[in-house]
Amino acid sequence: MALAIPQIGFGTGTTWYKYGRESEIDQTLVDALVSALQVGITHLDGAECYGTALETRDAIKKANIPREKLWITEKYYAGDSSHKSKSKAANPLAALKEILRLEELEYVDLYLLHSPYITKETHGFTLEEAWGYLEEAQSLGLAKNIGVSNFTVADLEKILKVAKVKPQVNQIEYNAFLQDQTPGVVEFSQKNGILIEAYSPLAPLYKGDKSIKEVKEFLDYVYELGKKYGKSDTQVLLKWVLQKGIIPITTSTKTERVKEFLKIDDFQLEPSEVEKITTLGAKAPVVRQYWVPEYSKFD
Ligand SMILES: NC(=O)C1=CN([C@@H]2O[C@H](COP(=O)(O)OP(=O)(O)OC[C@H]3O[C@@H](n4cnc5c(N)ncnc54)[C@H](OP(=O)(O)O)[C@@H]3O)[C@@H](O)[C@H]2O)C=CC1
Ligand SMILES: O=C1Nc2ccccc2C1=O
Repeated sequence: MALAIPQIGFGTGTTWYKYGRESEIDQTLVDALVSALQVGITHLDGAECYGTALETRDAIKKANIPREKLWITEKYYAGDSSHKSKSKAANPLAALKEILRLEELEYVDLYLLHSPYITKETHGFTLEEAWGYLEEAQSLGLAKNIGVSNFTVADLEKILKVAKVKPQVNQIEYNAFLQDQTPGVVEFSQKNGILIEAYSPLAPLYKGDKSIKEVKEFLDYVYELGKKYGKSDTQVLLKWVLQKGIIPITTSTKTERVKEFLKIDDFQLEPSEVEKITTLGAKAPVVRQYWVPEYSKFD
C-alpha cells in the first residue's frame, strides 16, 4: 500500500540540531515550527539525537493541529560507525517510548533506524534484532510505519531476509549532486517498494562551489527553469526530487521559504527538464555532508 506521507517534510535536525542540550528549549525552533504548521506543513522530521523533542511537543500544542492531520517521523539513534555515541535507551522500542513521553504523543507515523551501525558488541543486539524492535513497536501501535535511514543495499538485504514487515522508507542524503548516497541504493530501494526520502535536497544551492564550471552550468539551468515556471530555485529542486518519486525532507528558518516549499503543486517539469537536471547535476562534484564513512560528525 502506498504511504500517505505529506510530500514535504520539515526537519528539526541540521540547523536546529541540539543533542546534549535537550532540556534547554530553543524558542526559535518552536516559533519556526508553529509558523510552518500554520502555513500548512503537516510533516515533521525528528530524531532522538536532534534533542528537539520538547520543541516539537510545544509547537504541536501551540499550533493546535489535530494529531491525525500530522505526520511525525522519529529515529532511533544508533550512532555512527565509530560507536562513540549512541542512544541511552536499552533498545529502539525503549527509545521510542521515551520520545513519545517527551513529545506527549501516543504514536509516531514513521519510526526509523537512523543508521545501520548496530552490532551485538556495541548495542547488545544485532541489526536484524534491532529491526525486530521496530516491528514490535508497530505491532503495539506506537509506530504506524517503520523504516530505515542511511542504509546501503547490503544493509537493506540483511533486513529483507528476516523482516516480517518490510521497511517502508529509506531516508538518505539525496540531491542532484548526490544521486546515489551509496551505490545502487535508490534503484534497489524503489525496486523493493521502499520509498526513498531525500534529506539535504537543497544542498546544491548552498554547498555548490559556483566557481566550478559544472556547478555554475547546473545552477544557471535551475534558475532558467525557475524563470520559465515563475518559481524559485528552491522550488525547482524540490519538484525535481518529487518527480523522481522521492519525498524531500528540508527545513528553513524563514516562513517565506516554507510557504515556497508548499507552492509546488501548480507546475510540472517536462521529462526532458527532469533529465537535464539529472545529467547536469551528475557532472558537478559530489557533495556529501552526513555519515561520511571516514569521519564522524558526532566526535
Ligand atoms: N536521516 C539523516 O541522517 C539526516 C536527516 N536530516 C533531516 O533532513 C532535514 C533537512 O536537512 P537539510 O540538510 O537542512 O535540508 P536542505 O538541503 O533542504 O537544506 C535546508 C537549508 O537550505 C537553505 N536554503 C533553502 N533555499 C536556499 C537557497 N535558495 N539558497 C541558500 N540556502 C537555501 C535553508 O536556509 P534558510 O534557513 O535560510 O531558509 C535551510 O537552512 C533535517 O533537519 C533533518 O530533519 C538531515 C541530515 C541527516
Ligand atoms: O539532521 C541531522 N544532523 C545530523 C548531524 C550528524 C548526524 C546526523 C544528523 C542528522 O540527521
